[in-house]
Amino acid sequence: MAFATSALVRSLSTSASRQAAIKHVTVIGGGLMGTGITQVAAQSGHNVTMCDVSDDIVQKGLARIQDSLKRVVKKKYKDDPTAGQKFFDSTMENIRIDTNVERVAASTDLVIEAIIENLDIKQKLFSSLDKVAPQHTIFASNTSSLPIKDIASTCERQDRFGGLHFFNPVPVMKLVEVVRFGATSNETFQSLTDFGQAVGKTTVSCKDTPGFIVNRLLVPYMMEAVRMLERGDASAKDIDVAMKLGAGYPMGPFELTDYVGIDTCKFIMDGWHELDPDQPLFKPSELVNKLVAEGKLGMKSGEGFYSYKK
Ligand SMILES: CCCCCCCCCCCCCC(=O)CC(=O)SCCNC(=O)CCNC(=O)[C@H](O)C(C)(C)COP(=O)(O)OP(=O)(O)OC[C@H]1O[C@@H](n2cnc3c(N)ncnc32)[C@H](O)[C@@H]1OP(=O)(O)O
Ligand SMILES: NC(=O)C1=CN([C@@H]2O[C@H](COP(=O)(O)OP(=O)(O)OC[C@H]3O[C@@H](n4cnc5c(N)ncnc54)[C@H](O)[C@@H]3O)[C@@H](O)[C@H]2O)C=CC1
Repeated sequence: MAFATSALVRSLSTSASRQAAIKHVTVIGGGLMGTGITQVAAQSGHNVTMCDVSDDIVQKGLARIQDSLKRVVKKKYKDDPTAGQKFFDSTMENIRIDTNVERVAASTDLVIEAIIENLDIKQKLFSSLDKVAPQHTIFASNTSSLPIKDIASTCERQDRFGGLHFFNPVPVMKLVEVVRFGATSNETFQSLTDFGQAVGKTTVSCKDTPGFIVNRLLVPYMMEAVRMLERGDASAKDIDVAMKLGAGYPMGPFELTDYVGIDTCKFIMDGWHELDPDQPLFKPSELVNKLVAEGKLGMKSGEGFYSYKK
């Protein structure tokens, strides 16, 4: 009994110390994903600082969070607007914005990186943060397609590095993939899993394998869709309608590409082509390249495969 009690106390205090460990979260990137991750972390009581490269971007990100949070409140508190307002205010009070990532990371428990899908830029960012962040701070990347091992390669803290892959729109999508590579410690993996669950998501674990679970299956499907369009087999609209009504997907592949961001999709496609240059499915798509060159990045720019201009 004495053993059982002390084991229980030890297990409670271990889990309490793990929870206590992640109080302050730094989210780097105030775009589509960074804003969503900031929101769900703040909603679940974490203090969050969202960083990006300019004041204008973080301000716009904050406005996006407010819009999304209003939708959450409307749904969750439809019968109790007073409690809804309280939830809204307390969530927003948990959020800070900044443009100096090094200063913010110098006193944080968890860094979640959600910047553009470019290995060099992610490596440079983590390399500089590794020098200023406290010993205990865990680093995580929200990359869609890059190996966590490669992103972590410029850091000393290999054991405190992992992947936390959220899905878009973060406040709605219920999954987080927790990714560990060879050096990720059990404690780090557990802390990341606990954090994913603390923000209200179902977690799945995955090794550091290309595309993790979801994108390993989703990316080839999306690429096959653009090949169909390029061959002239069917229109974007008809492919989208077919996949929604015939396969029960909430969005067709072109709607989803516009929603994700065509620039992000191009980064993913180019990266996979580099990894496997002989695979015809991953060859660069002239259509995708043309849209990106024209600044047609999907919903976020007002036009992509479809137009969103009012
Ligand atoms: C073809 C070219 C190929 C090029 C190469 C391809 C490369 C591969 C790219 C792969 C990209 C991978 C990216 C990644 O790493 C992983 C991802 O995130 S993949 C994306 C996953 N997401 C989806 O699949 C989304 C699918 N869509 C949906 O689930 C719905 O359409 C959506 C929820 C977005 C909207 O639903 P809809 O019914 O259409 O609209 P409503 O506006 O009514 O919303 C429904 C419901 O949800 C609430 N809500 C929606 N958005 C938000 C938000 N941002 N914040 C808060 N709440 C939101 C809304 O209020 C509604 O609530 P109700 O209670 O139902 O009213
Ligand atoms: N868009 C999507 O559906 C999903 C994207 N992801 C991944 O999340 C990451 C971010 O994607 P999005 O939010 O869609 O991109 P986004 O383009 O909306 O936002 C990226 C933000 O990063 C900022 N940024 C770039 N370099 C920076 C730096 N050095 N320091 C600070 N901020 C910097 C940009 O200013 C921009 O605001 C990518 O790795 C992407 O692959 C993961 C899941 C889904």
